[in-house]
Parts: sequence; structure tokens; C-alpha cells
Amino acid sequence: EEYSEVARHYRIKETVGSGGFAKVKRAVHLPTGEIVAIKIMDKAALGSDLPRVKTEIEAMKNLHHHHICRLYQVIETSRKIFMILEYCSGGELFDYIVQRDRLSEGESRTFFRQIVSAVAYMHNLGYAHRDLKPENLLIDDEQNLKLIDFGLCAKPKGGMSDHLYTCCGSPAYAAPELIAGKSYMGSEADLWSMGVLLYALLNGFLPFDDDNIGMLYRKIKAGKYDTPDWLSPDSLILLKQLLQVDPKRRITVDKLLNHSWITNDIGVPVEWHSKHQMSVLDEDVVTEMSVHRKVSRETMKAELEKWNYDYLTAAYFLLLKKKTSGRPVRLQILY
Ligand SMILES: COc1cccc(Nc2ncc(-c3ccc(C(=O)NCC(=O)Nc4ccccc4)cc3)c(OCC3CCNCC3)n2)c1
Repeated sequence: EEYSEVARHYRIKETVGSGGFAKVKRAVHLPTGEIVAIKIMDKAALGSDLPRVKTEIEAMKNLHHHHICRLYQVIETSRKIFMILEYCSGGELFDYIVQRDRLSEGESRTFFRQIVSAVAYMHNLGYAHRDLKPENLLIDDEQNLKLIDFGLCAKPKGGMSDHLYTCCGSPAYAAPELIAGKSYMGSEADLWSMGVLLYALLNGFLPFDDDNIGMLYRKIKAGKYDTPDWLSPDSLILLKQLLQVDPKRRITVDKLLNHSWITNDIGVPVEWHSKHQMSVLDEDVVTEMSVHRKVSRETMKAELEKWNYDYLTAAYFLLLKKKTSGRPVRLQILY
């Protein structure tokens, strides 16, 4: 009975991953036929972390970006919370790198530009991610990266100014100031993690690694890492600017947007503004939905503009995704 509401609009398939409090399953959105990811959380198991899930859901309602995984719908029952999310058919960037040993500088640049775009967007909206790592970067069916936050690291509403104390994220990607237990700025810690990410893209292994957590922390605080001979001088310069132990000397994401390594052979700075227009509803999608629901366009527009993240919001976003992917903007008759 907990799944009855979800089962009305979705056919649930296999599990694609599970972490702490959540299990993620692949599913089909029946009215459009589109594939989605459903993150299932048990409220009892969440316990005192339940407010962080609510914070994350509110954050996702504000984060609309082509390189951030999209939230389509939220279903809450007495015991569970279901987040209907964008499905990325290419899986984790982590597996992509492992399969290829390491990426070329060109491919690393393509991916890193997308990460810079997503992080610049978040930082400019006052959010820090705090758990940037290849497991939280997924690849969609057009080889684009989508940033997710699987570990339930809620974002501070206070934005970048307030210093964060709760430790979060995975040690190998964590900034020195974060593991030193000092107060730290989320945005600065994110830039360090981006340095670890870029190093992993270019080398296929981590800059700081050790099975012993104490040794790992010592290596991170020392900030010394190997520089294999395949790294170009420009790559070494950028890595040095990101993996600065002193957060005040570390490069900021705004400086990254037109950094010479980032623009190298393209000459164009990274565009971080969102391509998603939330204020203007797509006319074709509104038409299909109003006809399908047998209501006037005005009524349908008024309903959609509430952004309830209910089955109407999901149908809207998934029809829009079909349209931008060149598939017919059609809702199937369910009954
Ligand atoms: C093809 O084989 C494969 C193989 C593997 C995966 C896939 N696809 C596939 N698509 C979609 C997902 C997904 C999307 C979003 C969220 C989420 O939790 N969003 C919340 C969120 O993003 N907040 C947020 C974002 C930015 C800022 C602030 C808050 C959770 C899961 C997925 O998960 C699988 C897990 C497995 C463990 N490592 C992480 C991914 N997997 C496909």
C-alpha cells in the first residue's frame, strides 16, 4: 500500500544504487514512457535526518540547471518519501574513468567545464555542494554530466557567508580545513574537491590516498601529490591553484570560468546561467496536457504555475524533456 500512489504513474524496475538512507530504482513514467530514477527513503530510518531531506527537496526546487540532476516529483506516504528524479543512462563518472584508466586532457576539459558550470551556478545562488566526487557526477544519454547529491548533505540556507561546522563529504575529496575541524567556507571546500576531481580525471587515481585515515589526513594537510609526466604544464598550474592548502589562496569558481586551461582550445568562457526557463511555460506541452486532461489552457497553466512537484509537474517536465530530445510531445492514455 506504500507504493500504491507511485505505482499509479510509474512502473518500478531494478535497483541502480543504494546508499545510507536511500535506495534508487530505475522506473518508467507511464504517461510519457520516459525513464526516471526513484529515490526511496524510509522516514523511520531517516530519523533526525528527515529535516535534511526536506531541506534538500526545497533546494532542488530552486536548482534548475542543465548540469544538475532534475527533480520531477515528490510523493510522501505515511512511511516513505519518494523523489522522482532525472535518470542518467550513462551511470557514474567514477565507472567511466575506471573503465578508461584515465581521460585525455581534451575529454577531461569537456567534463570539467560542465562541473564548473554546475558549481558556479550553485555558488552564485548561495549554495555549496560539499560532496563533489565522481560518484556524484552522472552521465546522461547525451554524454552530459549531471551533478547529484546522493549523500544527503543538506545545503545551508545561510548561503556562503556563514561558516559550516558539520563535517561532511568523503575524506579523499575533503579540503584540509574541513578535516582539520576548523570552521570552513563551503564554496572554498568545493573548489578543493574540484581539484581532486580534475586530478582523478587526468590521472585515473587520487592525489591523496591511504588506507589509514590518519595517514590520509596528513597527506591532505601537506597538500603534496604526484605529478605524472603525462600532465601538461597548464594542467599542473590549474591543479596547483585548486589544491591550495590555504583556502584563502585557493582559486574561486568565478576565476575558473575564463581560466586559460578551461578555455584553452575553445576560447569561450564557461556559461553558468541555466538554460531552463521556469517562468515561461512551453506552449506545446501546455496544449498536450490541457487536451489530455480535458481542461482549458488557462486552467492547466494556473495548475502548473503552482509548481506542486506532483504528477502534473512530473508530466510537464518529462514532456518538455521529450520535446527537447526530439521525441513526440504525447501523453499516453493510461486507463
Ligand atoms: C546505467 O547504469 C547506471 C548505473 C548507475 C546509475 C544510473 N543512473 C542513475 N540516474 C540517476 C540517479 C540519481 C539521481 C539523483 C539522485 C539524488 O539523490 N538527487 C538529489 C540531488 O541531486 N540533490 C542535490 C543535487 C545538487 C545540489 C543539491 C542537491 C539520486 C540518484 C542514479 O543514482 C544511482 C546512485 C548510485 C550511488 N552513487 C550515486 C548514484 N543513477 C545508471
